[in-house]
Amino acid sequence: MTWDRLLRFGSGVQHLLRADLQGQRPWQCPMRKALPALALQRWQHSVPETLGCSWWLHNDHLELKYSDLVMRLDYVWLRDHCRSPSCYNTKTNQRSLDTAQVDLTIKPSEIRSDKDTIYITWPDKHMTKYGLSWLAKHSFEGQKDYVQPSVLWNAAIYKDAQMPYVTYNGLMDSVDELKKFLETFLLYGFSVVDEVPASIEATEAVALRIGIIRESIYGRMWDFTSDFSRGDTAYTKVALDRHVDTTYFQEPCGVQLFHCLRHDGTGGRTLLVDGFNAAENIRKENPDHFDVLTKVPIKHEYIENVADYHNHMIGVGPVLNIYPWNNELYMIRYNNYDRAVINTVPYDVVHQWYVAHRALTTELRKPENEIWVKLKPGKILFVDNWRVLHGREAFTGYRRLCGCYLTRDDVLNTARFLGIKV
Ligand SMILES: C[N+](C)(C)CCCC[C@H](N)C(=O)O
Ligand SMILES: O=C(O)CCC(=O)C(=O)O
Ligand SMILES: [Fe+2]
Repeated sequence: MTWDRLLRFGSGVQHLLRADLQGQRPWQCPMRKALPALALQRWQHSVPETLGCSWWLHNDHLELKYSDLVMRLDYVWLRDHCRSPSCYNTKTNQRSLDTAQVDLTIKPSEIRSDKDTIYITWPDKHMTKYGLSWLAKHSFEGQKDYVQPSVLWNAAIYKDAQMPYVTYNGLMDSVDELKKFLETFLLYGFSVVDEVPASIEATEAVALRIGIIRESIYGRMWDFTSDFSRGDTAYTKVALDRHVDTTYFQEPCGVQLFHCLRHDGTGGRTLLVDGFNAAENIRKENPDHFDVLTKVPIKHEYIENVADYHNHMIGVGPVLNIYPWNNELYMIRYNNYDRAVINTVPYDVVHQWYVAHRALTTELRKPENEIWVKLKPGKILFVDNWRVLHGREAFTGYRRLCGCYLTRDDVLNTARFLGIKV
């Protein structure tokens, strides 16, 4: 790239730089000819070098070295993220700049830096200032390797972990306990609140301490027995294999709470399996299967015509959902009961999908990946419905379960308010 040049002049604590111009761009650098040829192809350093940054002005981006990080920053990006008062409202944390007004071929006309800051002057003389550590934190290169911390578990890891459980009073009265609860929940994908009064009201109060209830076709707070009042096997006594709920919503519910208010009978234990642990094992052992499960869109469906309930819900998405920038797994959509007709891909892909789905199912069904717990009055189980699968053993007798779904955004909002990075 012939544009990969620099012209440097000045020295001392701050360096001033003007980019070399080849005439193809609508900006001018009148000093160009006066500058020494020596300065070409040099990194620009702030002084002293070890503390500050160095940069290289390429044709189409700024390459910036700071600490050990090499960032490549697009010029429109640099203009768009300007935090000056005319571009960004720091009271509302909203952009005021109209990005559509930025010339897509924009380039800095001047750059200088000191120990902590880089100053960019644009052709219209507007100046943008970035803290170098702000750039390091917000650039693609500074972000891409970050994944949400989590403890992927199987039965043995869970046993050793000695997860801290919080009590109802602790959670309701102490912000530290609330934080401890959320940290545990975010690390493991499930958590328990103990010593809760065995009522819907207390369950709701706990839910509201954590987030906002997601009302759905099942209501706000739900409370059910095996009376088949709804068109779903959850409302019976049969065993339910591991699954996540509401795969037939375009955005499956983020969090689910279970509180067993009463059970007079046998069986009915709850099964938990870490879907991310299983998926990561597939990624390690057979990346092709993992890839298929992240790519093939699968429909799930809920069709109900029972009594006055008439519902038809459809949600579409791959079984494994990953962020495209770092391949981090963020959601598993796995429910073999509610999976709809596969008609989104041709037969050969269908077959690859079945093979991959079998591998994942085999992993999810390994006894060493299962935790079995008995829900009891007083214990609320919180499950991350984007990560941890639940199931249930068949049961006899009267069993009453209450709970609700929570909107994921609002649980994360509570966590962020408490200083948890998520
Ligand atoms: C939890 N609650 C009883 C309200 C609903 C159960 C929904 C069950 C459905 N098969 C699914 O997996 O989404
Ligand atoms: O009955 C249970 O323990 C859970 C049933 C179930 O999977 C659900 O309600 O989502
Ligand atoms: Fe369920």
